[in-house]
Amino acid sequence: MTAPKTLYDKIWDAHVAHEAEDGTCLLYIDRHLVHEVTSPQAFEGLRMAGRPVRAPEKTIAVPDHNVPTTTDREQGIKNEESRIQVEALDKNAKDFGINYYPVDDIRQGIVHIVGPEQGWTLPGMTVVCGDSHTATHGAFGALAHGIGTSEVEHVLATQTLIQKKSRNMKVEITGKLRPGVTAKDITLAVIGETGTAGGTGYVIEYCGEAIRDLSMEGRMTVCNMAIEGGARAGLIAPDETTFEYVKGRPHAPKGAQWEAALNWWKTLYTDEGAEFDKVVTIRGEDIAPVVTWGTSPEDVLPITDTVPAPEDFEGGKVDAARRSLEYMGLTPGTPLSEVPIDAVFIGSCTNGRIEDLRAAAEIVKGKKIAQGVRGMVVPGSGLVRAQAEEEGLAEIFEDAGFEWRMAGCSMCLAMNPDQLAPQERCASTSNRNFEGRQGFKGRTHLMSPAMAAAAAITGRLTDVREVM
Ligand SMILES: CC(C)[C@H](C(=O)O)[C@@H](O)C(=O)O
Ligand code: SF4
Repeated sequence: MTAPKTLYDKIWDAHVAHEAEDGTCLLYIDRHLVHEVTSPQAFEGLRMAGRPVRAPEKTIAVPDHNVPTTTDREQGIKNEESRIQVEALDKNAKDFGINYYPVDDIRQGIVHIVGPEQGWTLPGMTVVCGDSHTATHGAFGALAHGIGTSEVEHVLATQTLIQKKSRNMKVEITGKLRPGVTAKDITLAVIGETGTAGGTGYVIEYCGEAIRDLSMEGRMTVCNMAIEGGARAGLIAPDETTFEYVKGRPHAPKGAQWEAALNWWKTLYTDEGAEFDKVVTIRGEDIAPVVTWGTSPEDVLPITDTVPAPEDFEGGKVDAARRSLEYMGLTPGTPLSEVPIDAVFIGSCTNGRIEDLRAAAEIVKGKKIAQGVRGMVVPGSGLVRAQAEEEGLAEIFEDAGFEWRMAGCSMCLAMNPDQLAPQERCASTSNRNFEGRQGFKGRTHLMSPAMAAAAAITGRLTDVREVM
């Protein structure tokens, strides 16, 4: 009898092309996603060596970080560096014959939204991209993680990656979630519990009833932030929810190939008795709607709490908290729900999918953004945008006073014109609240789409249950 394996073990074993004595492996890569920021030097390396892309049919490129989200996608570009990156991707995609969604294609969007949407991301695959939030694709039961630019070149040239295996970690969310609690609250609560280094050296498998109950989009939100918890990747075993989502997508297998794929996908779960090196268990009913108060994703608290004091922490965290609070302009003891905001950003690869926009629109419907607050809704892809328009969500947002934008990374990070002004405070559905992340000296509070929508209406951080 073979030893019981985890889901991660199974996908890993299925992709090892060669194993060296010290355990270093050459892994076969099924999908290589590419964006404009981390790929120019990689393509340049190939060009200089006179090498082609080894598997152009498995390589998918889309510009997302630098592209303006106003309708003027050409003139609005932030600076020369941004323009060069986008133009380089255009040229490289053509020269090397890879799959490409240029900025004027309705399928363009954030790479981690486009991959699943187009059916490139499938269970059991290895998926890489020169981008840390590649973890998102783990929601399908794919081993998906970010790589550096030299690795991008290696994968382009060989369709393989040199890797050492990580350890297995299990994060179980048991039972049901309470009203107002979403996938974003789960993933933030997990990081609150484990810290941003808790997953270092591990691949996390998320499981438990609360995870099973999530839609594919919710599962993507959870896995998206595995990297913020320090993990190499996050995974969720595929099930009927996964298969139903994948079926019929443009690049999903069809006919007999679909049946064959399905047979394999159904074997992708952690065997009974398989051992994890680390286990974290959280009760779903203990998770509240949360917001971040500091400049690290682990600085997270239920919205019903107050701003903490540095003395509430231990060791090195005391100084970090002091610095965070100063940067964020927050006074300890202030109820979080009394912190006024200036801006709201709904979008990103964490929460820029159609269900996220539906959840936000549900709260916003028939109401107006608070005076003095500016709000922006940025769909994760052109197709999400079209769907939202068809469903009347765009109208709800616009009637409320939100700007309705084109697809891209937008204000998730300050690489394009969508930015915070210094000291501006933003309720954001993105995944990083680092200093200056959304603009020089800008202040970011991470939360779910429903919570961000609620904040837009009241003009302060708000418990979504107040407005539900
Ligand atoms: C620009 C890119 C390399 C970066 C990443 O790796 O994640 C970005 O997407 C981010 O979210 O910070
Ligand atoms: S949306 Fe944000 S987190 Fe996602 S890829 Fe773009 S910049 Fe990175």
